[in-house]
Amino acid sequence: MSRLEVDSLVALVDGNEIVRGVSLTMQSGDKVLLFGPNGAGKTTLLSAIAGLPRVRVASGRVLLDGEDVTPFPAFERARRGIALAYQIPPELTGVRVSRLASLIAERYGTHSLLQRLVDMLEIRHLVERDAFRGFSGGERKRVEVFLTALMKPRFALLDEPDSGVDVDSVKLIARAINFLVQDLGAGVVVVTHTRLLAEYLGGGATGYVFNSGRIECRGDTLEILNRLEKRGFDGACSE
Ligand SMILES: Nc1ncnc2c1ncn2[C@@H]1O[C@H](COP(=O)(O)OP(=O)(O)OP(=O)(O)O)[C@@H](O)[C@H]1O
Repeated sequence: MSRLEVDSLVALVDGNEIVRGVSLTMQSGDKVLLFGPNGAGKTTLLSAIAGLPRVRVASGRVLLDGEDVTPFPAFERARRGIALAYQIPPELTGVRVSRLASLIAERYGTHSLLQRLVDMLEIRHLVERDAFRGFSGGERKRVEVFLTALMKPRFALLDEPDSGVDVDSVKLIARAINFLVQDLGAGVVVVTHTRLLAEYLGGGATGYVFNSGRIECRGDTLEILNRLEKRGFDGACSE
């Protein structure tokens, strides 16, 4: 059983305080859904947890199984099991998806998962293409979730894996996320703006409302979504 603790995290981008004191704790098998308005700082929070260099942690810590990983760069955190799937993955000309997948499978010892994930996400037709080059929005997301799952992370941070994705593909992505949690024992943090993915991810997920750099409340995901849809973000946390 692994544990990820975010302790009073304050994070800056270009000197601007975007994440303003966030604490959350989760374990293997936990599903956390993060809801928040555009510009709230969700991507910045995930980037700070993953250790991306564009975000500077001003105070607070990220602990993985009790070890303070805040001083470690992103690749070191990834090696230890914190994987981030980008909101908009970069195009890699000349690098095929299959090549990236082999490198990841080699490093993380996950060759046995490769074909299963390709089938699960229905991306057979994409693996011999340059990674993300000319991919549609939905194809991008499926391949990004594929590469993230192939790292067999202890904690996967998924930034809007359903954005711009058609309903059938949301189902495939949800299936892969549920596989990550149930079969691989990962904890997942999923940023989303929509109900469909939350429903496919099923019960047992905890919803967080994140606004202006802070967690405002948490609770049963579907109850939070009901309040959000009725009252918007300003009323989502009042009873
Ligand atoms: N270099 C920068 N200088 C100033 N502000 C920045 C900089 N980079 C990002 N921001 C701001 O930080 C805020 C948080 O951005 P972030 O991408 O984390 O939000 P988000 O909650 O993920 O939004 P969305 O739902 O639209 O993806 C935004 O208001 C953004 O404009």
